[in-house]
Amino acid sequence: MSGTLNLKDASLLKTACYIDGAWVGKGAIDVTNPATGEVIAAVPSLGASEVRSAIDAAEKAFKDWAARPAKERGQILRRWFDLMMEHQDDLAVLMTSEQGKPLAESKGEIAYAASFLEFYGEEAKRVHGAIVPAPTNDRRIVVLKQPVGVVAAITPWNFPAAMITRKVGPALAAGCTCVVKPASQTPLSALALAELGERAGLPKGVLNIVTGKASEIGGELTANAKVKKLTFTGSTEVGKKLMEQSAATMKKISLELGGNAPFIVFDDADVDAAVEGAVASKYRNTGQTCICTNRFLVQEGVYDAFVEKLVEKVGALKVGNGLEDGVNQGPLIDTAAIEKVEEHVKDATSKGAKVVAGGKAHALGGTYYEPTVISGATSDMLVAREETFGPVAPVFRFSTEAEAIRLANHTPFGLASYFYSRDVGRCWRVAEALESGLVGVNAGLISTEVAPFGGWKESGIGREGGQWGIEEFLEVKYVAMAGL
Ligand SMILES: NC(=O)C1=CN([C@@H]2O[C@H](COP(=O)(O)OP(=O)(O)OC[C@H]3O[C@@H](n4cnc5c(N)ncnc54)[C@H](OP(=O)(O)O)[C@@H]3O)[C@@H](O)[C@H]2O)C=CC1
Ligand SMILES: O=C(O)CCCC(=O)O
Repeated sequence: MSGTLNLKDASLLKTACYIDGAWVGKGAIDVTNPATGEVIAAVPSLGASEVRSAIDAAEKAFKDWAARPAKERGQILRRWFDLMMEHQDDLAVLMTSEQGKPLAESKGEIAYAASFLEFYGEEAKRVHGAIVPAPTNDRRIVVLKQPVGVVAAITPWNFPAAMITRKVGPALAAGCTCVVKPASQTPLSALALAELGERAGLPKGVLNIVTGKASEIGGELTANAKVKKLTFTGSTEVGKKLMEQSAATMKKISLELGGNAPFIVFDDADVDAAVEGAVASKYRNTGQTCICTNRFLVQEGVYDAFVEKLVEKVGALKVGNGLEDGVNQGPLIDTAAIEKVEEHVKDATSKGAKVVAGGKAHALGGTYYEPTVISGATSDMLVAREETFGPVAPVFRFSTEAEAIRLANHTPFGLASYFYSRDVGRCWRVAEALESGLVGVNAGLISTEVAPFGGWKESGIGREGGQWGIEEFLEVKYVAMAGL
């Protein structure tokens, strides 16, 4: 298989699961390249009992791992970061082959994913407690921070590496151990990460990767009382279900769910800069990220200019197999994804919107879809309410700042928002008025390992990244030292 993928280090193509430091199970679930439809590998379909053994291994490894000095845990994470960067090219080929994103984006994601290991390797040393002034002189109030224990992580296919390291990096840095269930469509990146983690010196049981039927694995991970924390990125529907399932054992939870990101362009914006930000925010990963713009809200004075310039830029995007040179947009992940995109475009045009770029399946066939722009979008359309998760840019028109804010916030979701304006007063006002966890002001790409990432409203609970990300894996303990 690695022959087909032409990896420099063939041992990065792993097709077994990783439990307690051993590679277990045989190929049962096909992994398909969405660019070609070709099966590139098969991974095991583990059941509840194997997941239980992974949880047991993580629990057994927890005591020693948590007891290691933070500096030592940090050094292992740092070595893991170095190995990821050393193998960036191979990891990117694996990712593009199972996920479809252009190779340059995959390389970017590997560097982004590795940055969480680097950052949290350093942050491990900064898990500070506190000594609080006590109300009487005979005692001291001490606040300790300790790892929560075994962590279950369930991750999606759109960022096959970064969604794992963004969880596992801080969890391991804090002293927790992990059982990870990657998406069935993109398990190869996860398994390659485990191989590199082992080479970096992770002791057995500290990191475990299981693949198989989602409901069965998810059922065990949420029901098992040994798991103290669940961290999930994926659809809102599954996130809510996992939250419900985790209630019985009162697990700590972090959920990073769907969004419906608005991108507002005010009359005073630099329209060229806005168009550049729009393309980056909308068409990255073929529109399949939870922070991709879902709705462009453009003020009437620059509406026509924005649409015209956007159409021109979008027309220059090259669609194709992500492994080929110069490709900007790969295929969608699967047929269900392209069907959703088609439904949204059909619904919008049936309600009066006009397709001004793309608007149909791409001539390459399969799950390729043309980069699309729709003008005249209105709030009764599906594109206004639902996450399209595809390369479609619906452009809505508004007249006042108050109307833009109302439209932007008119959604149960609150993950990312973007806006372009050159008025500093407006920049502060609007940034503060938007109901979302992330706001890009004159910027369409804002993800970084040092900042908090997470949603308001139904977009989720908790934060990943920066100093906030590690808190999710720590318990706070108040120790009253009395009789002094
Ligand atoms: N917020 C985000 O970043 C993402 C949002 N989405 C949104 O969700 C839509 C559907 O995408 P989809 O991939 O189906 O997202 P899901 O939420 O279904 O998948 C995300 C992860 O959850 C797992 N999963 C699915 N069902 C269960 C379950 N019952 N118990 C435990 N784990 C489960 C999946 O496993 P398996 O792969 O084995 O099914 C995968 O590992 C997309 O079109 C998009 O709108 C999707 C991905 C990421
Ligand atoms: O789509 C997601 O689930 C993750 C967002 C990617 C990013 O961190 O930019």
